[in-house]
Amino acid sequence: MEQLSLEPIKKVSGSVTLPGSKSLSNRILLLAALCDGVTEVRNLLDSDDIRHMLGALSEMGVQVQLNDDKTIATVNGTGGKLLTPKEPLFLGNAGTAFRPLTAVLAATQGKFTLTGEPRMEERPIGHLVDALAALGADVTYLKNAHYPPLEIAGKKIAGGKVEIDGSISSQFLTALLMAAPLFEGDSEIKIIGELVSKPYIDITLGVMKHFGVIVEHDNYQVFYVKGKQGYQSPGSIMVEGDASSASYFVAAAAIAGGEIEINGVGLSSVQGDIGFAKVMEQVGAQIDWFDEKLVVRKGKLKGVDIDANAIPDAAMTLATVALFAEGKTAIRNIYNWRVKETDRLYAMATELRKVGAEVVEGEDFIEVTPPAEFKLAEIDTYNDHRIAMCFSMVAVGGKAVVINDPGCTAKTFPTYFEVLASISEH
Ligand SMILES: O=C(O)C1=C[C@@H](OP(=O)(O)O)[C@@H](O)[C@H](O)C1
Ligand SMILES: C=C(OP(=O)(O)O)C(=O)O
Repeated sequence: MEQLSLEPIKKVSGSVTLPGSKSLSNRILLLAALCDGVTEVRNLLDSDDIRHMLGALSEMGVQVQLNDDKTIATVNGTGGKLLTPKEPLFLGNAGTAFRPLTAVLAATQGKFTLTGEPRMEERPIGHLVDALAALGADVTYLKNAHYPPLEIAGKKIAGGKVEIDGSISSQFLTALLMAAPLFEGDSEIKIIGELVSKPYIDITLGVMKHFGVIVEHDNYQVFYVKGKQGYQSPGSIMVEGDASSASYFVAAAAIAGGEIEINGVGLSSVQGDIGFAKVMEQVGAQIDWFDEKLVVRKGKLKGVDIDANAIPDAAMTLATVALFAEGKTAIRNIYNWRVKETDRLYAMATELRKVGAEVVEGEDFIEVTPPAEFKLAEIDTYNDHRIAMCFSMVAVGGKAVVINDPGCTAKTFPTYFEVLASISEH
């Protein structure tokens, strides 16, 4: 196994330009493939999750040209006509590929098998499949009920009234919303259970709007989508920087200072994870806000007690910021950390304890009190990009740390450790 030894960092300063947002990249690629006409996608993320979406689209006959550094894609829309792939579609551990493709392919003529990495087979999809089945879709579990892999016999879906459970993942609603314009008739989608990760629904509605589809809703409880609407190409579309990836640099500047300029997200961001910067202001970071840029400086950091349901990905970064904040930090209402790349509540608690922190792992929360004394630790990363990136904060805080399997950042941020090195002074 590869290991990365990070030496204590004294100061971080300079400027970083964020890679494109994962959530936006995969939504945009899918709708660009479904619409009529050609779409140029700029600042596309080049990472494993996006490669899986691109690979699947290509297997289904969608023509996509990428520029040399794979950040500009020219997508030839198919008007919704996809080919039956010769091989199963392998989607790695990319929730933003697996869930939306499940719903869209259920409403597309053809036969499709969707598979992924072993962990994907442990990530639930039952709430989405239940809703699709209630609409008459033909989706079969190939191994365990409620989990991938899936076989889909795509067919015409009439639409109508349907309920979907929103309490485990917002990606199920996102998937259904993106598929609904392809149905024969209008849909009325009612949420049951408390909808989690709500800001991701705004990302979905925003991208659908760019592609010509307006969704009405009653306070995120009932969504109304007209059927038989083709998506329309916006011609050209720019992917804003990844707000979850921004969290590591916001945190690094807040912990270590100098000053970091983070380009690609700011006041105008459509991503909920920009809210992490607001949380960091509460923690004590000094932040100047611009439309598409943040400038962050060190502050005196103190623990906070927050409900992080709206920012599940960026909130992981707070768990390692907590190592350098005064007092206890509590991150609440994050049950679904347990069903992501790994059981993130267990994994974060285990690895934080290795560096000496005092941790309470609740069913849906984590409390972190900084170490009385830091211990040199080898951090296991559980094939979870965010654990690898979060624990680089230990070095940012001036303590050496070893990151096991640092290459797992390839899921969303292949160059993360190089970018961190470029702003670090030892
Ligand atoms: O829709 C999206 O782009 C995402 C939604 C969130 O998942 P959940 O809705 O499962 O919390 C988030 O954790 C994931 O990284 C991306
Ligand atoms: C939960 C994540 O990914 P996915 O899109 O696979 O759900 C993540 O990136 O933190």
